[in-house]
Amino acid sequence: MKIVPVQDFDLRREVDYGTPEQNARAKQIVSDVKTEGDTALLRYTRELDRTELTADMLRVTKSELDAAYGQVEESFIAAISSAAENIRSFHMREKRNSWMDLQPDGSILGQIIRPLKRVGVYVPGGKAAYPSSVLMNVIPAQVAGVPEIVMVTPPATGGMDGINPYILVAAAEAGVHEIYRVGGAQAIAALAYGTETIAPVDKICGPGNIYVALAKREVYGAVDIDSIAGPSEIVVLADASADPEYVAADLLSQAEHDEMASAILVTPSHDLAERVSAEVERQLELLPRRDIASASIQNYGAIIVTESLKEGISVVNRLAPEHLELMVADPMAHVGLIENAGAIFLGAYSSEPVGDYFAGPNHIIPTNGTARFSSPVDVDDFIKKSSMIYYSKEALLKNGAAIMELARGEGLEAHARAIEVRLKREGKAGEENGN
Ligand SMILES: NC(=O)c1ccc[n+]([C@@H]2O[C@H](COP(=O)([O-])OP(=O)(O)OC[C@H]3O[C@@H](n4cnc5c(N)ncnc54)[C@H](O)[C@@H]3O)[C@@H](O)[C@H]2O)c1
Ligand SMILES: N[C@H](CO)Cc1c[nH]c[nH+]1
Ligand SMILES: [Zn+2]
Repeated sequence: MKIVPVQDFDLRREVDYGTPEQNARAKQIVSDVKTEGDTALLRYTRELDRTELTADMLRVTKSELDAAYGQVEESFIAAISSAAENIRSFHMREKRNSWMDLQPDGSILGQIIRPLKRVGVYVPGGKAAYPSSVLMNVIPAQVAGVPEIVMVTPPATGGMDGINPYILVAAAEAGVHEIYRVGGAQAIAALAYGTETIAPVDKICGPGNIYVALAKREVYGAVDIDSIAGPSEIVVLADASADPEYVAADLLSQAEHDEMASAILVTPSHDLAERVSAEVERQLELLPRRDIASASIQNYGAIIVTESLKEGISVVNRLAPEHLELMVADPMAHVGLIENAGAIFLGAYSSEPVGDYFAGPNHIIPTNGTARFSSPVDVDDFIKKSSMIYYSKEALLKNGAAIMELARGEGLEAHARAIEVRLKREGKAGEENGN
């Protein structure tokens, strides 16, 4: 793994959303599905997922869901239900309630919170299948009270007729019944614009590869999206107290996701840098997915050596990583200095996969520097808010003049008159206007 002094590392601030070719490809797929519906959806599924489907095969049937249980171990079902319990209890803490505030003049101001009606969740399934992403998408939506949750996942990853049984069991355990075997940019377009088979949704959530991320960006506006949660990232900020074997293992845990995943160590310790570099090479050899992991380490991996831990923290804040591990002697003393990171893992035992699968916080987290301005998926992603204003007569009489003043200041006479007509009726317009 390459070791670079901090001054030689490119810490640009711009967010890099794929190559021009990848952008053009995602745009084309989205546009074709928007205009051609199922025809384009099936064509791209054939071409990209090497799966020949007809429209009536797109939706996963109840008997396929039931049969998936026969293909997974009891221990997997037990593990997924424990994880679901932790994820649910974490997300219950995020739930908001509508509120109303009664003012002394009899007015009532408030906010009405409602769940979105129909949301689409993307579960990745290209290079690996992600049953854990089923839970991370679906549980917050359920906690928010979303009545229609529709799931899409590509058919490429082996198992039952091309749908991975672990994903199906996770979906069944989570209580999702509307599932389509489509993935990539074509699935995102189908959810956004609808096809003959798939009804459009209000919002699309979920992680995916660069094509999924770019397609979500493309359809944003027609529907809402959670964030750009693209290829995984990890930054480990470590001092000389860190264990190189742990650091290397955690870097590789994210590198194995994707050739475009990134794994970076930031450290002021030259000795740790050398030892982690050697350890990464050693552990890489033992990984079943070493082709993917070594491409990721080669292209997007680095060990950045800083002058001090303080400088390391400023590098982390520039990178704004999806996941940050603080492997320093006193992590709690440093956590308050981290301004930009999607999820922060503190200390030697908070290995990143603890968060990927089990602890409870969401693993769908902004990537590519976007943690600077966006957040992990949570219950707020699945609600909308309406402001509520009940103004009493007393309040309007008291504040009418000020409202008219502001309206006339903007040159909007009709706005002012909408107030004035009421004040006049109450015999207050002249007084309030000072006429
Ligand atoms: N940030 C997060 O929160 C988070 C969480 C989990 C996973 N991830 C990331 O999700 C990604 C999963 O990727 P994946 O590929 O395994 O599954 P995926 O489901 O995201 O993508 C597979 C689909 O990509 C499309 N595709 C593949 N090559 C293409 C090409 N050349 N042109 C157009 N479309 C193409 C195909 O339609 C295929 O179905 C990884 O990058 C992983 O790091 C991120
Ligand atoms: N690390 C991924 C988020 O970037 C989430 C995940 C799912 N399964 C394993 N890992
Ligand atoms: Zn992971």
